[in-house]
Amino acid sequence: MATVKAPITHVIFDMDGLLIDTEKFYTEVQEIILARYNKTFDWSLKAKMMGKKAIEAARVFVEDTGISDSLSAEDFLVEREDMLRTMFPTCEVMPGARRLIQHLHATGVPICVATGSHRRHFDLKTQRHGDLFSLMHHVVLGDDPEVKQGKPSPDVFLAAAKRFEGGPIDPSKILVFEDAPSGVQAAKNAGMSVVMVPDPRLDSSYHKIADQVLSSLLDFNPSEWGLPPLEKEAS
Ligand SMILES: O=P(O)(O)OC[C@H](O)CO
Ligand SMILES: [Mg+2]
Repeated sequence: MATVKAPITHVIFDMDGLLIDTEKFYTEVQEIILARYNKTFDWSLKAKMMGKKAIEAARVFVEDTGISDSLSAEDFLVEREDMLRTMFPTCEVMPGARRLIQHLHATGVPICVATGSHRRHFDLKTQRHGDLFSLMHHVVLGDDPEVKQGKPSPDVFLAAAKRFEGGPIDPSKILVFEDAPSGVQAAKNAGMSVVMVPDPRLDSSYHKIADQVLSSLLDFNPSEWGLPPLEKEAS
């Protein structure tokens, strides 16, 4: 029998870019705003922003691009909001997310979401996916009072570990799924194992600290982590 990487009992999912394809909307809006300043948005900046709380990502955006004298982080958030508000409800579930969530739920593995997104955005993004998110034991949002700092701080994952039945759960028994460098770092800072499912455009130097890197959730093999195996015929 193959060795188990870590004996996992609980699973925490990131949301944006991992369960739902919302990261492309942030990218699009940021490209539009930067074009006004004759600047281009690239993946090295994207890598620093993704996964963070809105205001923390906004500060990185205006400072790194050198536009902070013309546009404050707060005004940037106001400006992008009109576009995001119409985009978020159209988002799709990422490949393999539905199968994995349904499998873990059906086999009794406690699952939850830990996201940098605040409540208003969470509601817009999950509008059409209530069936899936209702399978989560709980959801911890970026504007939760217990989340003092966004990822890469471990706050959101530690709050998520506390809220499982019988919590706090030992971090070494928790597997986190993440797409963002800040999120992978946050999970490691919380003492958890982490599977990274990065966008292929993200520099591979960000893969190093993840325990496993997959190109899609479809490639995840629960048995490697001591979790109930997938049915072969499941799709
Ligand atoms: O990737 P998440 O779910 O932590 O979301 C964080 C931001 O809202 C988007 O990068
Ligand atoms: Mg994410």
